Amino acid sequence: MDKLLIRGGRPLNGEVVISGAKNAALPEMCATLLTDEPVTLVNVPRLHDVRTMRKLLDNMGVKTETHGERGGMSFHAADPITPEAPYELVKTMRASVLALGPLLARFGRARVSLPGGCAIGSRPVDQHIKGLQAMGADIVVEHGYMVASLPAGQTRLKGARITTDMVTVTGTENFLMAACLAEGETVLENAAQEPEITDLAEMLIKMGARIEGHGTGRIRIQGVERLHGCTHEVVADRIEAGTFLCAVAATGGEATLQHACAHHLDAVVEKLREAGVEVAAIGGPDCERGPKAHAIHVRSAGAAALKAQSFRTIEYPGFPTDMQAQFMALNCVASGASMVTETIFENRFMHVNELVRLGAQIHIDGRNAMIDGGAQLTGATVMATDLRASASLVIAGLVAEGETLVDRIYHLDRGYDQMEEKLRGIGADIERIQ
Ligand SMILES: CC(=O)N[C@H]1[C@@H](OP(=O)(O)OP(=O)(O)OC[C@H]2O[C@@H](n3ccc(=O)[nH]c3=O)[C@H](O)[C@@H]2O)O[C@H](CO)[C@@H](O)[C@@H]1O
Ligand SMILES: C=C(OP(=O)(O)O)C(=O)O
Repeated sequence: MDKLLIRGGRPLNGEVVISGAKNAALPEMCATLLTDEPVTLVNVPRLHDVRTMRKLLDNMGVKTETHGERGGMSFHAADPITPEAPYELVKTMRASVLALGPLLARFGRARVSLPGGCAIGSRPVDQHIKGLQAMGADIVVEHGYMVASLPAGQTRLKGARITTDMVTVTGTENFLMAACLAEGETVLENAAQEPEITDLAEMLIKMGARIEGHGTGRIRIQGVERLHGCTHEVVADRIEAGTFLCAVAATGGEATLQHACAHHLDAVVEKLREAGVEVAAIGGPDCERGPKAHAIHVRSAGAAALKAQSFRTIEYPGFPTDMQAQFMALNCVASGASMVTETIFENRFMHVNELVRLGAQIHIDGRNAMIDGGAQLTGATVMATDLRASASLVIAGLVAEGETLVDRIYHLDRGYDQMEEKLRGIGADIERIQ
């Protein structure tokens, strides 16, 4: 099993190219199921979840192909397609639930395994099921599978008003994709507003979908009879960018993150600035001109010069839960006390015990973690427990004196595109070992 060996204590300086977002690429790969015409995605990140999703689509009969330097991947979901997502391919990846909406919308039936258990919380899919039922689907859960079909004589889902009990990112994406081919209007109330949802909606519009209000809490979709192919560029990964911002902030140094959009990270950037990190957006306040036109410049005098920041995770545009662990690593070494509150997932403090093994001072009380900053971290062997927990251990290892060995980095490989190469490129002493 691969591990990362880090020799800490070096500042990070230079340039990093941020990849396409995992959480946009995965739903967009599923959206290719909505048409029998070829679809091309560019800027697809090279990571394990993308390979798993590709296998899942291949297994259904979609013809997939990679091409070009810039993460080009094409998909052709021509008939016959088997509308099924088996457990073996679904167990490691939550996003496989995103096959349900498109399969049901195009083929009128689907059999999708419930996603496997995950370290950060129970993560039920009740809202996905309830919303698709409101659109007229019959869905039963049997033998670990969601088995969905349309009532006899019905060939399309029906538009509906869907109000979810909580804001759900993949739930919103499933309804959005399903509604594109449904009969009539669908209104999604309490919709998620993440940039990845906006990016998916923009792709669907290129495919002929009629969508309004994406990026707000109410999305309206007028269903159409068929969608066509398109070429779409995956939006930059704001969580990868945020992870590098925290790494440079903690170690000290100066870096430019190419293809990153500061606006998508407003809540994190604000906290970094309050901590004393210099962060500047290059290329304008929005991403209208495409990822190439954007970059983020970061400069930090190192953790000792920074002030730890309290924050609460919340839905976009609030502070992302996917940045909680990485910012906590920074708070451990910055000066002063801070409190981190996790409101999205009930079990997303798994990194705490491992950070403590490196010398961090953290106390958990329910959904709050109290951190005494200014810790002098020292290297140790630590175990990654989930994707962002792994990233927080890498950041801590980059600061710690001596050697840190991060075990079980298959979690990291799920969602980061060549993280250690990118870190090495800006001066980190980090290597992958068996
Ligand atoms: C592939 C992808 O895009 N993953 C992201 C997505 O996950 P994901 O879409 O799975 O997360 P959700 O937004 O759905 O989850 C938010 C909360 O709602 C709960 N819930 C959700 C659906 C449901 O049917 N029932 C239910 O109870 C969840 O357990 C959680 O407590 O958004 C999360 C929150 O920003 C991010 O951490 C993940 O990186
Ligand atoms: C929790 C995450 O991903 P997933 O929903 O794919 O598990 C994440 O990206 O931090």
